[in-house]
Amino acid sequence: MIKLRGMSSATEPIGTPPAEEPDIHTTAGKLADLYRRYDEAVHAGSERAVERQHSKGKKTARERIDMLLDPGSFVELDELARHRSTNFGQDRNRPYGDGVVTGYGTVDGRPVCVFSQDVTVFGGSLGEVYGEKIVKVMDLALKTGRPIIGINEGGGARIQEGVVSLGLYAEIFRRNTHASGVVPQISLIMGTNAGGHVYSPALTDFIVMVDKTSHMFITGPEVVKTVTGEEVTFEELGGARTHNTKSGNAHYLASDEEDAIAYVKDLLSYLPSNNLSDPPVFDSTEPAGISIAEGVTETDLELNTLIPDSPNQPYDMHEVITRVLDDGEFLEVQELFAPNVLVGYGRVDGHAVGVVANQPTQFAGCLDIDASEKAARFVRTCDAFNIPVLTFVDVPGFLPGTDQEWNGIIRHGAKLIYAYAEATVPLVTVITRKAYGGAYDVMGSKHLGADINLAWPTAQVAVMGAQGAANIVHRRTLAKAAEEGKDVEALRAQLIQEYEDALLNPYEAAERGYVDSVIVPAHTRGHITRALAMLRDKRETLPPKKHGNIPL
Ligand SMILES: CCCC(=O)SCCNC(=O)CCNC(=O)[C@H](O)C(C)(C)COP(=O)(O)OP(=O)(O)OC[C@H]1O[C@@H](n2cnc3c(N)ncnc32)[C@H](O)[C@@H]1OP(=O)(O)O
Repeated sequence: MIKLRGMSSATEPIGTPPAEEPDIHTTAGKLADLYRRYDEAVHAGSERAVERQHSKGKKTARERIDMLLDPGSFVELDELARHRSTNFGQDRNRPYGDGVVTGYGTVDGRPVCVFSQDVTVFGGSLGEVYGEKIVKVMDLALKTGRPIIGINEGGGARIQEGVVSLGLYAEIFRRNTHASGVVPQISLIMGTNAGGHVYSPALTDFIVMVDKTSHMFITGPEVVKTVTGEEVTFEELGGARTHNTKSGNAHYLASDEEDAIAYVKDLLSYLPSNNLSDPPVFDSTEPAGISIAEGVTETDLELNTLIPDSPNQPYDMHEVITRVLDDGEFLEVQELFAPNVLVGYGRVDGHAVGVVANQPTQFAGCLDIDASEKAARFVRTCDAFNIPVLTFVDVPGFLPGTDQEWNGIIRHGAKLIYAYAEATVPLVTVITRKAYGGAYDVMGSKHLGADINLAWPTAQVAVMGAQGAANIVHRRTLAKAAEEGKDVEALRAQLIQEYEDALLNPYEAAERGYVDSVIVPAHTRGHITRALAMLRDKRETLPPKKHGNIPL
């Protein structure tokens, strides 16, 4: 049986091209000619180039589309498009598709648009027609409200096509920007990407890279050596690990291409198709008709003993997060970057939520520049796509020091304030332990607009910790005691204890309604489930304006 083109996989040619040259003047000949063209388009890269790709543990552009989309759902666009360039004898080599495969299909039954760059054709470099194809599929995604997934591999602007390539890149960047916050944009970085191939992904919501086989840089190691004299490998300069741990450009480090695709599919399951729709809802996990206390499970009860008696002893915030999310499933985003703050997606009672949490095991949970940017960006992504934000707080403050100050912690920390203050999605915050100083304000406080704020009895909502506070407030008393030869350390310990007893608790905040309730830790899941259900129809708008001016 002959398949209809556009209703199959990306790798399968349609029908068999004729063995002999068809008579183009007959209907059968015209059809045979079409099959031949399809076949050429599917095999645009040479066999040698495809083998080279496979030998490096990488898939081809079409194989990647097949891995991503539901079987049989891919519909290709512009597969017979060809470049028009005549520079450097290019008119003698005009492969169909021009080095990029574009189209639409479904992931888990939900429509998406996709493009996949083919490094076996002109090194995946972007020329005029290639750029036009991406622009067209992006416009389609924007018009129809579908996520756009870009699979990237190539050497940037096609050198032979000059300024036309640069122009098309800018057209793509403009569309990335216009689509931002309208449809989810996800970039898979497969193989080496240079020049313009990295700016477009940088404008998208998520970047997924593959360990050892994917790279991103503005200019490769050779140019770096020429300009700066630095000797650096591909991997060190722009490998997946570098971008996941150092630069923070990437959001997931995949072990291989299959893992990268699986992560993207997971990610899509938490996201709506566009800003006017809601994320998919899964089956409810909450038994109806019982109270919070009646619904407590064995794992919930473990939260009652999680917080150590010593305020300086860490605990893993994942223990809290996974006990609250459905089936304990937490899809972490940027797991390897700024690990002092955790961000990621999960579900509560079948509905998607974004989680932001301080991590006491890293820098005692302090906020620094990287953590502030990571969390701010995540809150804004959730807000753009109607995903409620659930915040867990255990933060002793912002990380002090010249490194942080000189690199702009004031400006970067302000991004997180901005993100929470402008968010209009439901915001639920739970303070498990420390909520000190400015960091209390920043981490989803009531004052910035959170809807429901809960605290555990172990919460310490105060300007600072006991040691620092006692030393400042009682400086004179301590100095006098020293002059008088008294036991200063015993006095200090007493003053610290007094401060702790008076202010290091959740009740000062509860008296003022800054926290809505002080709850039993084991009841956290029940409270969050009810709060989010209550907030499901929340509607809030900000004053009309062209756009805000987030401190960048
Ligand atoms: C706003 C846009 C701004 C820009 O994009 S300007 C930046 C322009 N691009 C660049 O500077 C990157 C140039 N390319 C490279 O440095 C390297 O090819 C790259 C990406 C590190 C990959 O290295 P390798 O994996 O060793 O591959 P390779 O060098 O052997 O290249 C494979 C085939 O692809 C071709 N190619 C790579 N980049 C190209 C380009 N930009 N325009 C036209 N052709 C390009 C290259 O000539 C080679 O072709 P062939 O197989 O020898 O026929």
